[in-house]
Amino acid sequence: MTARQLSYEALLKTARDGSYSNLTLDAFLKATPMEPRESQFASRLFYGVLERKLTLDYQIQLLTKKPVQKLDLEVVVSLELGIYQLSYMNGVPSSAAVNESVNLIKKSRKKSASGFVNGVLRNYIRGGCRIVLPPLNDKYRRAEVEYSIPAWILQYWERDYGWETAVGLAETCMGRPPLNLRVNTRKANVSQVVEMLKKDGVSVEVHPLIENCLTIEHSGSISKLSGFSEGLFYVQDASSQLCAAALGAKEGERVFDLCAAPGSKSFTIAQLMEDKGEICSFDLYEHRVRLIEQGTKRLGFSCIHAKMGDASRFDENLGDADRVLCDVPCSGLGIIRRKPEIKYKKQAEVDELPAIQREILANGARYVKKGGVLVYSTCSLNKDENERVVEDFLQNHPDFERDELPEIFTKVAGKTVSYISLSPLVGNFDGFFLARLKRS
Ligand SMILES: C[S@@+](CC[C@H](N)C(=O)[O-])C[C@H]1O[C@@H](n2cnc3c(N)ncnc32)[C@H](O)[C@@H]1O
Repeated sequence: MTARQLSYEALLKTARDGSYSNLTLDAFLKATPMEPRESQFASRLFYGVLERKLTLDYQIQLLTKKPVQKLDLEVVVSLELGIYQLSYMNGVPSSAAVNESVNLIKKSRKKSASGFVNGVLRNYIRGGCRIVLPPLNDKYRRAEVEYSIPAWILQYWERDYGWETAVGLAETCMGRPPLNLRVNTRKANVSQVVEMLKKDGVSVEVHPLIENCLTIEHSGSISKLSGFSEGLFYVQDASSQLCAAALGAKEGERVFDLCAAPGSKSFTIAQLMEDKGEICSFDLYEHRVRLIEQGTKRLGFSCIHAKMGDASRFDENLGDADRVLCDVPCSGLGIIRRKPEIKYKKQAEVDELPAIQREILANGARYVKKGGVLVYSTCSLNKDENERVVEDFLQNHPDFERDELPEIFTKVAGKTVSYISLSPLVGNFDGFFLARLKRS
């Protein structure tokens, strides 16, 4: 399979199955032996097309009579790949961009459309391969095409943070984000892991604020790096590491992580507790509970107990906990740069989330001991899923109050806070919301 075929097949799969882009691409790369240069090219094409889908489809629309939504998926993806290479990849000759897209369609069940694909791409070249944007008088439609992000997301961000920030956030959704690892201090220290990664040819930096957090540059499969299978580190973005720190769990305590899979926050909490005490890590889905178990085994923690459980329903058999984390299911609007497909979710799907988020927070609160801590978090920058959920909760639960986040947050926010929105615009964090509450 060539790099272009790989990105074409992976894009078709992501569109058809609604599967996560990172997992889909990783599975294709693992199954296809390729030179590193080729896999980098495949990955650039795959993410580039996914990130710029609305921009690319607008160009296609200007060149075809039929609405893009009515064209066959294979035709759309081969055109998107062609236009992306012609407009955004300087080193690719125009003839290669066109011919390879035509070849992709010739090998598909839509081979009769190869003349059409050839014609559209040749017309695009004749037009100078210019990315055309809608007129300035419609700022939402223009920004939607310019940043390839649906207008409703821009409108939510504008409502919550203002237009300038909304556009700034849209810009951060493009390009590959930093990749963070967490050193498993139960098995290794930072310098050992740094040395090991450098020997594997990975460029690595120690995070300026967060202990045991590394930032690496690596486009291959992480699971193939030395030290991974021995559990010396795991992938966890910096915001997620801060979320674990927000709970402030101590040795010997009892912690509930109610929406825990695949488990990275439980793993970091376990380290912060020196693997002493008890972490009950729940998830609604059995196959996801397995992921927590696999990670726990690889990393060698004994204090984590993974179980199936519904965070929105009270289970009196569980008893209570010193600290409860509700890392609720959310829209993911803060991590579009990691998973570009998130921005093509339906608005109605996102609007349904606050109801379940409220239920989980209210139920999670019931497990918190008097004087105990409750942390609510999302990887979204949509106040309907964040501040408004927590404020409503506090109004209905007079026995809970805001509680100061640990000291590291004072460094991040520049002042003491009990809520924080982390953003790619400040400190290059993934978009994340955290609130720390205390039962009085
Ligand atoms: C944001 S993810 C959690 C990420 C995780 N805390 C971590 O750091 O790896 C949300 C998780 O909630 C789970 N989930 C969704 N609804 C749930 C429910 N009602 N009860 C428990 N888990 C739920 C999903 O399966 C998903 O694994």
